[in-house]
Amino acid sequence: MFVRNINLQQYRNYEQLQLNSFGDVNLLIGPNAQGKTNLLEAIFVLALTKSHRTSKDRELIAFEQTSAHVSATVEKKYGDVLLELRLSAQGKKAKINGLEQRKLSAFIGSLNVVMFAPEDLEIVKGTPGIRRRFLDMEIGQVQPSYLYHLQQYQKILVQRNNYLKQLWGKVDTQEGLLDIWNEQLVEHGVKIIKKRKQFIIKLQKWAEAIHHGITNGSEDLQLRYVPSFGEVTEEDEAVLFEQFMIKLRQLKDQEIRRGMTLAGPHRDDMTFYINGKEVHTYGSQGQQRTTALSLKLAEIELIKEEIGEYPVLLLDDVLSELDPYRQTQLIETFQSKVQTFITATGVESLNTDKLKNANIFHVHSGQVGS
Ligand SMILES: Nc1ncnc2c1ncn2[C@@H]1O[C@H](COP(=O)(O)OP(=O)(O)OP(=O)(O)O)[C@@H](O)[C@H]1O
Repeated sequence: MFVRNINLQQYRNYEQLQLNSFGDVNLLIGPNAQGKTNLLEAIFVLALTKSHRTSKDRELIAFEQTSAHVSATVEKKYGDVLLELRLSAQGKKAKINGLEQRKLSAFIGSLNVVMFAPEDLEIVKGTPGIRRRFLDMEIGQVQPSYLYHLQQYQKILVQRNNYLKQLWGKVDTQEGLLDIWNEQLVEHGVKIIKKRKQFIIKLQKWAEAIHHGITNGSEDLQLRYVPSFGEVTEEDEAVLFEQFMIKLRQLKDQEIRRGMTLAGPHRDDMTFYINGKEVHTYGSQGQQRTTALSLKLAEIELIKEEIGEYPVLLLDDVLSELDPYRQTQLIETFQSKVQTFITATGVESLNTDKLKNANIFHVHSGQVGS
């Protein structure tokens, strides 16, 4: 996959930007707060219709403006596609080759990206919610049906929680209604759990091999899915359905008391182990960083495996943070097969030998020059 050009209008600090000359490796260089990350973010938003930094779309629209527009031509295995996204207070409108998409899920996945940013360390160090967001974004990119089940699940979850709150202190005269919510929740929940489980197994395969390479074989990285209702050993949907239902029945009284759903994908987690020890708790800062890097590199390979094409790689402020060995390792991974966009405040901290064929763009106050 190759982003040929990009056009931004009223996006963050870009009033108007048209860039046409991207190459395989693109360095976006400039002082702090000039718009380097904003440009990477715009490519990310075009892929996922959401930012990696905020869930509030209005932050993406330039100050004092009411809408933003991002478009790009993406070269894919089967031809070029023109992707357009318009953001406004009324919502998002997405077009592929000029045709408006009724559902955003039909648009997501037209462009695939892997973003690696300093915040990604939080996937290893941070809260379960960050890991769930990571899983949702990554699985959603390669499997649009995942997003459908996730949306349905979240809608039902809100309604079920409201119902649980109403039940507090009352004798439940409508036992059957909670059962209906349970069935609907579990129906979509099972699909999510199954896809998460499969994704983590595939990601593990790549991450383990990559991590081995980065650490000269001294570290064995393992990823483990931690569903909220216990071990998922089965992928059979009927078995998972039953397992989830039993858990909800067991938790019923507690859920009514607390007015919330206490088991399901919204409480899942994922853990990382290096040589059998949990990285979150026992890993050094360096091991946590390397784990995050291995995950991201694994994602590149996983997307290639799933869709038959490499995604576009977005490296936000991370290359200069890596030691020379890891920088080389990362550059060698993408060089000559993955189109890459790299932001940095200067070229001094970069392995310029390895990047000598890169296209350089200078970013200053929402303007880009080569
Ligand atoms: N909605 C918006 N409208 C206009 N300007 C915005 C908006 N959101 C952010 N900005 C501006 O964008 C700039 C930050 O851009 P960006 O995050 O891309 O910086 P950067 O060049 O990547 O810097 P650093 O090297 O510090 O990461 C800030 O000046 C900020 O005020």
